[in-house]
Amino acid sequence: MDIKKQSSARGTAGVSFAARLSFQNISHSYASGAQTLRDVSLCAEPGEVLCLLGPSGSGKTTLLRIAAGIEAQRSGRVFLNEREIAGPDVFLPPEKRSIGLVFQDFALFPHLTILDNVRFGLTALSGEEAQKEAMIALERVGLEGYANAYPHVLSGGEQQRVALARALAPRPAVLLMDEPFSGLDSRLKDSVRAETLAILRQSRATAVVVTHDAEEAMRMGDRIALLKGGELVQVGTAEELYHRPADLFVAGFFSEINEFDGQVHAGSVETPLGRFPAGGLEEGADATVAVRLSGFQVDQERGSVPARVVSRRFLGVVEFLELAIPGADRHVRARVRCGQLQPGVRDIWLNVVPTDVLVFARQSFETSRESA
Ligand SMILES: Nc1ncnc2c1ncn2[C@@H]1O[C@H](COP(=O)(O)OP(=O)(O)OP(=O)(O)O)[C@@H](O)[C@H]1O
Repeated sequence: MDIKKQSSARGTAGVSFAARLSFQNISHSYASGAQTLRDVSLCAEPGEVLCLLGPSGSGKTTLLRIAAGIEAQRSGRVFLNEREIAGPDVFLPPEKRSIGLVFQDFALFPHLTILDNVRFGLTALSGEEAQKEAMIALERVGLEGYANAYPHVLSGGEQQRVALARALAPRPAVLLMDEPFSGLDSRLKDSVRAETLAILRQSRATAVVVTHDAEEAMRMGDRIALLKGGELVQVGTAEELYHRPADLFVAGFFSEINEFDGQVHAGSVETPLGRFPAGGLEEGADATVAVRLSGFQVDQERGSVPARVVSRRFLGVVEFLELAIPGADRHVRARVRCGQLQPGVRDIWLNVVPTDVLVFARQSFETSRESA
C-alpha cells in the first residue's frame, strides 16, 4: 500500500505551482502477476485537489508511483502540462519531475532536526538559500518554532505537517499524497486534514490524494476518481458521485444501502418497499434497487410500508434499526433520527424518500461483490 521511502522533488525550487497532471490510457502489471491498472485516463487540473478513492488493491498507490516515476507503466503516457514525463519513448527520473510526495508514515529522519528534514529535498540550492526556503515552508505549516527540535518531540499531526513542509519546500508542480492521514488517530485526523487542505489551497499546488475512505475523499477532494480492480469507474465532484453514481458499486461506496433485485415492468421495479421508476432501463431488464439507510421516514401511526422492529441500536444523533418487512427475505436496515420512535415499539410504518432510491441494471455476482 505505502511507499516506504519518501523521495522529494529535488532541485525544483522556482518551478511554478499548479500544473496539470494527466494520465493517458495507463495500463500496468507488476512482474509477478495480474494486471494492476487497465486503460486509466485521468487528469488533475491545475490547483485542484483530486482524490483517488477505491478499495484495497484497486491500484491507487500504483497510479501514484507511476506519476512519481518510481514505477513504469506498461503502456500509456503521463503528462505534466504539455510535457510528456513518461511514455513509450520517455521516462523522466523522479528527481526531474517536479513532483512532491507525502506518505502515510511521514518518513522523517529521526536523527535530523526538523529544519534539516525540510531542507533534505533542497539539494540544488546553496546552504543559505536552502535554509531560507525550508524556514518559509515550516512557517507555512506553522512549525517554525520547532526548527531546531527533533521529530520525536512532535505529535503525529505535527510530524505530518513537517512531511508536508518537506514536500512543499522545493515548490513542486504537483503534490502526491498516499493515505497521508491514516497514521493519525481519528480525533487528530479531522484537524490535520483541515489544516493540510488550507495549506494546499494557500500554496495553490495541484494535489492528488489517495484514500480508501469515501468521507475523507468528500471532505478533501475538489473531484474524486473512483477506482475498482484497476479500472476507473467514475470521476466527478462528491455531489455527482453521491447523487448520480454510475453503478451499484459507486452507490455502495458512498453510502450504506439495502439492495433488492427485481425486473422492470411498465417502467418500474417492484420491491417489498414499493414500486420505483426504472429510469432508462428496458422493459424486462434485471434490475437492482438500492435504498440508502438514511432514506426512511418512520411513524408509529401511518405510512406506506408496514415494518416490525427486530433490533434497535442507539448511535447518538441517529439510531440504527433492523426491520422485518413483508415480502423481504432479509432484514431492511435503516438509520433514523433518535426520538422519532417510542422505546419498546414493535410495529411501525415506513415511508421511503424517493431521492434515496437508486435503480441500476443488475450486475453479475462477481462484479458487484468486488466492492466488498
Ligand atoms: N510491488 C508489488 N509487486 C507485486 N504486486 C504488487 C506490488 N505492489 C502492489 N501490488 C499489487 O497490485 C495491486 C494494486 O496495489 P496498489 O497498492 O496499487 O493498490 P491500492 O489501491 O493502493 O491498495 P491499498 O489501499 O491497499 O494501498 C494489488 O493487488 C497489490 O497486491
